[in-house]
Amino acid sequence: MNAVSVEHVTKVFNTGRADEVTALSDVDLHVGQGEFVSLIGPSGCGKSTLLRLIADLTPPTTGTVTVAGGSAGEARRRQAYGIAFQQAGLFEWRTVARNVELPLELHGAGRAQRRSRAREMLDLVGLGDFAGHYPAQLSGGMQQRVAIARALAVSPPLLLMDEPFGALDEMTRERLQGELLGICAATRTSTVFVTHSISEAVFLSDRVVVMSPRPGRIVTAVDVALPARDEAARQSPAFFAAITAVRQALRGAADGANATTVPAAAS
Ligand SMILES: Nc1ncnc2c1ncn2[C@@H]1O[C@H](COP(=O)(O)OP(=O)(O)OP(=O)(O)O)[C@@H](O)[C@H]1O
Repeated sequence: MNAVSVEHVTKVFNTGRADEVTALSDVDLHVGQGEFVSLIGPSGCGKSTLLRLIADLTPPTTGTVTVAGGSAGEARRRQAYGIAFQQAGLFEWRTVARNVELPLELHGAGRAQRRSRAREMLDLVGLGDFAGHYPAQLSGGMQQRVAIARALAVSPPLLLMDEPFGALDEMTRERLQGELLGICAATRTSTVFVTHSISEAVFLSDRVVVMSPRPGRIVTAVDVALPARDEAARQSPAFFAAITAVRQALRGAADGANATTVPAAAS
């Protein structure tokens, strides 16, 4: 059973109005259990929309979205996934720790368990000393790390992440990339990850899915086979080869020539 199956999905906003926008056109995406898939493509090509469809935050116009064998709505109600989006989306009136505890509360975890898990997750993202602070007292990047801690708190089988590291400095970003991979590998979490960074997509992913300019279509998928995901991997020939493949696919998509020159991967 796939973690995510998106089949023949089209998404049109503002149907029938002057400002009608076709954000996605006939998109198919399958994410296997434990697979890490990145979505990459030009601004406005529908990456966030695709993630929001999987999260059941917006319905498809046509086509179907299946998450863990059920509908996207069922998965949302069961909290079968964790989300970390571009905007941290923290509750301003809750402390950092109580923000991280929120999904645990919704899962019915007891107070002591919530506290220790929140502490563990905040240590992981380097914010152990800020548990009692309020979001407004943190920088944008720190708020984003709280959102990541919150997304990971219940060890969800599926993670949906929309540029979660975009606001972070390069060193923090690389450290959290490593942490995220470690968590995903240890827990066999499946991940759909949106990024604008080719190198980030390649370092993190089993597969990088390249989308065309709007209306977003999946142009191709580049399989990334790195021997390991460590610092040495960032210097390896396989890493640079995958970066080149993704870059060429993006260029081809932008030129509108890609659909015929780069075959779409089967998945
Ligand atoms: N709620 C909405 N109502 C109307 N149009 C929308 C809505 N959400 C997204 N769109 C449009 O759908 C298209 C795709 O937007 P989306 O945010 O998914 O792109 P993206 O690839 O994530 O962009 P970026 O890389 O800039 O974040 C854009 O043209 C956008 O204006």
